[in-house]
Amino acid sequence: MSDLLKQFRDKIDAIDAQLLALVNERAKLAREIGHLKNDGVIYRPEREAQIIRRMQSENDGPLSAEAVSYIFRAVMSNCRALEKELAIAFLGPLGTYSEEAALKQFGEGRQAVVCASIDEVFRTVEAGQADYGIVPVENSTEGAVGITLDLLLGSALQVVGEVTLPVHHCLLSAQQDITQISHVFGHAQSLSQCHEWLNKILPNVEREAVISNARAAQMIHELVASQGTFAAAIASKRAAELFDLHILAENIEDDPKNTTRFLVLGSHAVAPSGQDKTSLVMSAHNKPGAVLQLLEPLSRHGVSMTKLESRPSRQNLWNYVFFVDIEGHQQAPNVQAALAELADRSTFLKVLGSYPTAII
Ligand SMILES: O=C(O)C(=O)C[C@]1(C(=O)O)C=C[C@@H](O)C=C1
Repeated sequence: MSDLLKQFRDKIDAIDAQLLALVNERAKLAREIGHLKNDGVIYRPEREAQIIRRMQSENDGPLSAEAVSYIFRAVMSNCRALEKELAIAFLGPLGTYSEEAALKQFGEGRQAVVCASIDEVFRTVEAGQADYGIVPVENSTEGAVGITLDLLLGSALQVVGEVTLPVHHCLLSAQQDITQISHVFGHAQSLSQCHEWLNKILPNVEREAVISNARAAQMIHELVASQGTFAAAIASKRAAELFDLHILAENIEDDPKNTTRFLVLGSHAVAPSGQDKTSLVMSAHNKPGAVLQLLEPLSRHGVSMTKLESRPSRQNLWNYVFFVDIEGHQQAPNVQAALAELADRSTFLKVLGSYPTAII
């Protein structure tokens, strides 16, 4: 070993010893904080968001903002687990993008509660069988996830966070040769996010929608074990590892910026973090111009709208509800004033929750 290499490694060893002592000191403090939380609410998304934002803004590199976020999330996840190991429900099987979103938000220091459907994620958290749930709500290519919006309307759960996840699809198979593929399984949204690629590379291959991408990968794994298969799945790299499949192609999504937004569901309100969003659902009177008039207080109170999505109300034919995301926390005076006026003008208004805006 060269002298210089040894010198650098000795320095790294000394730094690691300091890091270890410091993270353990931090962990002890977090454990003490846990004892002070009389209300039993261990997870404080606003505080975690503040810490990551501060670390990112103080970061001089060479680590990227994303790396800093990853490291501090891992530290906090493990500190939090000393206070309580949270149970997090998400759409399974393991290897779904929902699981990736759960890992991004909560780190490894959590217990996974794998659910068979988005509906089950809601029910599991509502029944107290999980502390929090993660559900997809919209995709940059495919738009809203209708089932999530419909379930939010009727649920008493609150939105306590959002996670944005760049979604990069792979083509996975037990076969090594892409020309042998005769069938492709994937979630309906993923099949359509990759349809141009599929039209070009696998034009004559049959496509079949299944409940999730990870389920598609699991099916290939099961088919291989029972009878062998020339089928492939559209799923994540993580699913390839979990189900022991070859990656035949990467980044096959038609839009390289393809991103899915997930909501974190819980049963407690979240305090302001300084950079927050509020999600609401409401309905307007069924007359011309009603929606425009309904939303007017937002601009008057300087509240920006980041999303407006309409869904059939399911109560009366051609009646719609509107899902609206606005910037700011519901405790902020301008948001409070705007919400009070919206409540007066709408036939129905429900605040789904205020939460820290997603961090990369
Ligand atoms: O500040 C707290 O409330 C803590 O419990 C500490 C801590 C952390 O590790 O920094 C851990 C969990 C919470 O979600 C927020 C922050």
